[in-house]
Amino acid sequence: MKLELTGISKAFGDFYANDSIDLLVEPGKVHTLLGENGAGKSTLMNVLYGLYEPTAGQIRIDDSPVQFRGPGDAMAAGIGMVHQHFMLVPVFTVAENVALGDEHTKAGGILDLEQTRRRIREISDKYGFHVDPDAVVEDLPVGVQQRVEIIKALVRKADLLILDEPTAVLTPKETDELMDIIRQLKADGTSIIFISHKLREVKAISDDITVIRRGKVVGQADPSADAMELASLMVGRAVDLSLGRQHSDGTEVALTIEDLTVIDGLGVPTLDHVSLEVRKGEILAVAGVQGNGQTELVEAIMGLTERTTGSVRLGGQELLGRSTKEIINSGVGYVPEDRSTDGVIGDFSIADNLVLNRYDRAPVAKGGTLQLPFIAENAAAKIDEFDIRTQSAQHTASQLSGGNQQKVVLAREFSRDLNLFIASQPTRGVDVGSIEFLHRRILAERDKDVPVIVVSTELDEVAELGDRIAVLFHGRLMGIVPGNTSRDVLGLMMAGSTADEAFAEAEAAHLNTTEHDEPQLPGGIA
Ligand SMILES: Nc1ncnc2c1ncn2[C@@H]1O[C@H](COP(=O)(O)OP(=O)(O)OP(=O)(O)O)[C@@H](O)[C@H]1O
Repeated sequence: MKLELTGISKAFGDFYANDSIDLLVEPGKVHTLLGENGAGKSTLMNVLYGLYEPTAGQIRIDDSPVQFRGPGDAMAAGIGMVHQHFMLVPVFTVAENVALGDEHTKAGGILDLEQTRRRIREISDKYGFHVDPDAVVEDLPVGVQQRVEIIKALVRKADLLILDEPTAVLTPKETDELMDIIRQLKADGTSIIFISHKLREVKAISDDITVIRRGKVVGQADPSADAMELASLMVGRAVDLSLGRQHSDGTEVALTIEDLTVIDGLGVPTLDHVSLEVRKGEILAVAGVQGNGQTELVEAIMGLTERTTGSVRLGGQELLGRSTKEIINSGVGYVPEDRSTDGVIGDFSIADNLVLNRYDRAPVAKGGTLQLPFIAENAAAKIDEFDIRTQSAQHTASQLSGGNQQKVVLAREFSRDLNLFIASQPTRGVDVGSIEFLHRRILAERDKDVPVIVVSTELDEVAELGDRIAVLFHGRLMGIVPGNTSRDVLGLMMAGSTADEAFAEAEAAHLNTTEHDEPQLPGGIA
């Protein structure tokens, strides 16, 4: 499919999220949209997918003008979209999900699941998807759920696929597999619009790159351009990609975790007798492939897990058994993994979201009354400091772009004195300019002597921030190693070797055991 957008504008009130955008996607090419948080990428894709009516402009497919009144029209024209948050019904099977809403699979008004199963098998075999049509979606790993979304589009004969930050939730292995899938789709003539903040992937997979800033196209970039160049094109200024920081040994022990164990509903330990310490003024980075106990570790500390045993002592006080609210009130800042469900309340204003962690205390409330002037002043200051892209503090959090929601969470959590700061995937979906800023903020917290735990699936982030690095595998702690430990050693530990074994294996294979001192690019953008 040849897709041409000319002069596309989309206004919300008097704010233009897209301002006269031109875009040409050639058949069988991967066209990447690059732009900072809030630049207008998702808005443009929602226009293309018929979810928003454009304020102005034209869409042409194979040189003919088209108008979409809804996603049904876009799909009928051959456009498929894989959203950041999957649109699947978790308790349905793959075949049921794929058949839903697809007119072709109806026979006499009844869903023809047999035909759908056959189509899924054909597509799955063709692209090596390894998707079982009868598997229940909620039992599938994220990467496989994403393939179900791609199958859904292909069954509907999409020949242009929109992939909006498809790798944000994938493991490195799943990301590699997705890259292979994209290459195969492309070889088959499918056009792809790809959105990602990870410049490494963008460089590897793109044929063309269009850069958008504040709703406008600011230029085309060459995929062979170096990451620094792409980063500065995107944010409109030079990005200083290295923190140039010193590692810290911390001071006294602040957090002591002993034998922490979480048992899931099936009686299986998802966190298995983990013991560790975090000192004041150090960042403990927790590395591991997603699903190896990192979420449980953090949620157990925050009082969010059931069937939890062991001990979590902060400054000598036991946290286990206390409510999450009590834990937050004891000075723990928390950035949850899933910002849209656990980090912000979508229907609340940005201003209210910025005080959620202290809504019942001075200065936010006095004598049971919310102090509206304070809430407004606080919002103005945080929006400025964290460069949260919005037209008004009274807009709801759900009106913000994904990366800007994440900035709201961090701004809120940094707005009081902390005894412990815990962040899960703090820069997921965040653009490089903001990663630079957020990493500096986390480091500044450490330098105020706060103990910090950062959980990240991005090895670049772990290496960038960690004074020490803990690696979890199948819920067990494989060891804690110094912050300059090489990715080779970390990779071995993430696959189940203990620290000693990993160092020995790396040495025997003549691999590096420590990183060189060259600056690392944050957030996997090397
Ligand atoms: N429904 C809406 N009402 C008002 N403003 C909106 C609405 N949807 C998006 N916006 C604004 O439009 C701008 C563009 O948002 P969009 O989600 O397109 O950005 P993005 O480039 O996809 O960002 P990210 O990389 O963070 O996902 C943002 O400033 C956002 O706040």
